[in-house]
Amino acid sequence: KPKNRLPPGPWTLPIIGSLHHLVGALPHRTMMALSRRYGPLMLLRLGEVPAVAVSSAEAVALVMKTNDLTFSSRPSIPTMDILACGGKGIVFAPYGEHWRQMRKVCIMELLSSKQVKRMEGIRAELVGNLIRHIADTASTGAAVNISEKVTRLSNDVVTWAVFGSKFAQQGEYLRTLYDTLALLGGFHLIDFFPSSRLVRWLSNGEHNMKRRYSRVQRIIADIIEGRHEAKEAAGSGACNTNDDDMLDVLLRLQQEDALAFPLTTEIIGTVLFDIVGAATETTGRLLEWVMSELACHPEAMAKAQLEVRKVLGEDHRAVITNSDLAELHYMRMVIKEVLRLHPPTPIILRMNQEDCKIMDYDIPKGTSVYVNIFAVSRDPKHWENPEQFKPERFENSKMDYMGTCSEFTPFGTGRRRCPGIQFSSSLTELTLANFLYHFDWMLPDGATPASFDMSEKFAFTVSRRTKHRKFLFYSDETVIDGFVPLSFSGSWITAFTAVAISFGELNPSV
Ligand code: HEM
Repeated sequence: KPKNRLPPGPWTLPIIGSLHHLVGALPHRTMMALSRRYGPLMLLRLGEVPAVAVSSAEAVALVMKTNDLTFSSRPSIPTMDILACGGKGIVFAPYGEHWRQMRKVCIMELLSSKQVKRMEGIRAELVGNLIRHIADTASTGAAVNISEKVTRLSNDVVTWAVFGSKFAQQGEYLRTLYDTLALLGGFHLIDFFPSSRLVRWLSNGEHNMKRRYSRVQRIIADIIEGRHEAKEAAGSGACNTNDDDMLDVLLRLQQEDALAFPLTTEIIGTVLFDIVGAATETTGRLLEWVMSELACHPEAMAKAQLEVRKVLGEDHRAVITNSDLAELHYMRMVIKEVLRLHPPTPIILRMNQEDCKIMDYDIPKGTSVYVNIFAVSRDPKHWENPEQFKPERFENSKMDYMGTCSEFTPFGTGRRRCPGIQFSSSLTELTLANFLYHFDWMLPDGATPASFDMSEKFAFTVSRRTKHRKFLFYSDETVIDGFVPLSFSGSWITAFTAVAISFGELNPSV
């Protein structure tokens, strides 16, 4: 058999391979720097695990579109396999019949347009509570931690969609989920030496993950039991499928026995864990980055505010809803630009189920594929001044984030593209429109955009590293480009009020 022609890669050391290039650094940035030297397909040896990093739009198109089926599985990584729960969920499940069925349930039932629409009133209520809270805090002059607020908002919206309005175990569930995700984003030796009994014996990564994940599953099992009891107590006449949350939908499918396999409580728990995990962190991080970039770019902030205030007018009701947002083109460009510069999940994990040839290189079956969408959306070949925040680059451009353009895939593309795009963008747009409409956001006295620390922290998703940094968000009578500041007399909210905000440590507990 002729020898495989493997992609080039950085120099390796015995046993650890290329690990020394990546440990301790931000992997998406290190891989981007390395790929600029070694090419868009780069071979990495992560301990004993062969991996290929994909870092250009052309390579993304070949891997995730032309050869989508071949690369539509997820790699087997010991700590991640615990969350995959033998492939019972969706996010970490290998490609196959089970994944196909669960994906169909996700798209047709759990994250359908009907479900997103059902959530409209709930989103407006929770965003309204947040706006009221910021206004109240503003009136006392105290600080608002914007990172925590947007994370909590995202948690509340997602858990409401999944489990209904506040449930008793919400705090414990979210704490355990965040602990589990933090562990997933950490470095575990066993993930790089999966065949070594010694490493397995020495490493506590798997043990810790199992402990946390079984706690998550126990909490979900309790919730499900409680739901069964509540339904029995209410009797069958109380059914109203229009109000069904995602758990109700899955329990209905379980009862109908509608799938090709029995929908066990364990499967339901795994799928719901996947959805909450995939939804909360990502949407919260995106909102945090949007506010950070706008704080650094007052001209973009002013332009976005001007648009939302012009479109919605002065006498608009207190909480803006999704149906008011159709004309907010600049705001959407801001969101796109933030997704380009800060994709919440900068690396997408895939695995090829068959041997494959890409760009004349052989990719042997079972290779872990790291699609570095961060590097792709900062590639100077496709983006002018790629490091610059410039929402206007999307003006008159048809480019969206639905996966059609390989140079911009913050939600992935192909068979495994994110099924939560609509869910996420409706919350992001609604929150941002309300933030921009009701308040002026500025840096505190003395601080300049240049001194704002935008450094990153990688842990499953990418967040801002800086903790407990305070920013001012205060009243300003300035007329922005001919726009008369709004007067909210008689309303429960006062626009342009003095508020101190910070971007800081997250506390997902409720
Ligand atoms: C800013 C928000 C979000 C971003 C940037 C994001 C990004 C992603 C990415 C990059 C993937 C992998 C796609 C691939 O392999 O090609 C993914 C998968 C997934 N996302 Fe999202 N996501 C977001 C929000 C959500 C929300 C709100 C939900 C659910 C309510 C969700 C549910 C999922 C699920 C279930 C998968 C796994 C799909 C599969 O493996 O078949 N995501 N997401």
